[in-house]
Amino acid sequence: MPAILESQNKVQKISILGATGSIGQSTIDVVSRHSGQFKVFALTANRNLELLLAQAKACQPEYVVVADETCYKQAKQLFSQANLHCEVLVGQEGLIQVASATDVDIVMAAIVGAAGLLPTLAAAKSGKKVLLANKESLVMSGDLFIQAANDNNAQLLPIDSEHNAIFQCLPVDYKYGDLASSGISKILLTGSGGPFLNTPLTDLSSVTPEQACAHPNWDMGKKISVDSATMMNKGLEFIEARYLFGLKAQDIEVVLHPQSIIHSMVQYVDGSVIAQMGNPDMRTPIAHALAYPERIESGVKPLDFSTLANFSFSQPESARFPNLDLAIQASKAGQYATTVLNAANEISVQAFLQGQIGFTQIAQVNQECLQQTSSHVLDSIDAVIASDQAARACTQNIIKGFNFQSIKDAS
Ligand SMILES: NC(=O)C1=CN([C@@H]2O[C@H](COP(=O)(O)OP(=O)(O)OC[C@H]3O[C@@H](n4cnc5c(N)ncnc54)[C@H](OP(=O)(O)O)[C@@H]3O)[C@@H](O)[C@H]2O)C=CC1
Ligand SMILES: CC(=O)[C@@H](O)[C@H](O)COP(=O)(O)O
Ligand SMILES: [Mn+2]
Repeated sequence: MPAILESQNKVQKISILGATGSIGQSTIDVVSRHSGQFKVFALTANRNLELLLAQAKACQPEYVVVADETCYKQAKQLFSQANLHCEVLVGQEGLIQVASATDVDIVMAAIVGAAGLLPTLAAAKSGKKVLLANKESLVMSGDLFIQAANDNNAQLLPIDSEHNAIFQCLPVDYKYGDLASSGISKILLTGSGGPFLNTPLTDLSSVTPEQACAHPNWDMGKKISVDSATMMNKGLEFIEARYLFGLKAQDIEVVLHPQSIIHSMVQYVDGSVIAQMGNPDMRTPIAHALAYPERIESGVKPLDFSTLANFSFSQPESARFPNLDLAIQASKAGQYATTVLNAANEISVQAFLQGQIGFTQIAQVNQECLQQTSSHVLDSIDAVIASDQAARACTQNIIKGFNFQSIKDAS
């Protein structure tokens, strides 16, 4: 058999980082539909050992990774009781090991937040096919990350639905950062506006975490759900798109599309607009990236145009979504600002979910942290991590100064 066909037929081994999360579970679903094509090498969780055990029973990985020594002891016991013989690894070292192991072909990077940076980068540095869901790693380390992927011939495929859509709408010979040669005039980044698109502005300060996490179209983890509600998610995606496709800030327009059927569009100079559409189900971009450049079945219901409601489009209001403007400003300011904003936002979203601050204070805290940070150069991953840590400490201090309880009591 010619070598090229042999390599196409080889079963590809995949490490799923963040397997117990929303993207991780959807990935396992798609991979399980194609067991002749993909084999799970490793599954990782933070602390959800019960789900990890169930997934390991179904996928029979060679490795699992858990948060720390306590989880390690519990996992060892659970796995041996279940007669599962996979090796249990721990923490960042374990994550990096399964992301860069020689046997691994594909890494699904689906840990949430900055915790995903080093394992995702390790996959890129090891020249893997990297399926990138963890947008925060690009937001923090954009140029360094893209450079590492290029230097090591890693194949970076976007999982974020908008970026996967843009990737599908770009010409196959698109040259990084060169819109003009492909006759592209603009990238239209769509966003739903989240659960509070039509909520009176005066009610936003008292919305609850439960309401903020109830996304109208997508079933996602809590952090990204809150980000969708503040539109910080679209801000992070604006930054992610710039690094993934080499775009200038003015190349991107954010368009509200509350139905989440169009996942983003590319506008060409001749007036054509190419859109990627589908039901809002992450198994589509996951299947697309897993099999790229081929197509495989994903389990997603086909779009039924006879039942689709109207499509609508509008511009996001700054007063409703201050986090979106903050992220665009940070993107223009540079890598230090996007790293600081990402860290501040992780802390402020967590504080909101824990009832320490109100919904509208998320953006206030983020803005305050950016204002307290002076411009600095991030020319190494160590510098990125130091900047992330400093911004987290700064944000914690800002939150201590807020008195949310008195605001709640007064209302
Ligand atoms: N959900 C979606 O539809 C989309 C998600 N994304 C991006 O994908 C990523 C994952 O999102 P989502 O699946 O929704 O998130 P979830 O919160 O559902 O899942 C997060 C996963 O990461 C693990 N995890 C959390 N903290 C750590 C840590 N400190 N170290 C190691 N592992 C950790 C969790 O483990 P445990 O379960 O044990 O806590 C879980 O497996 C995010 O970056 C998000 O922005 C992008 C587009 C769409
Ligand atoms: C599924 C996905 O990619 C999410 O990032 C989604 O985009 C969230 O919806 P919003 O458009 O409301 O941010
Ligand atoms: Mn998205």
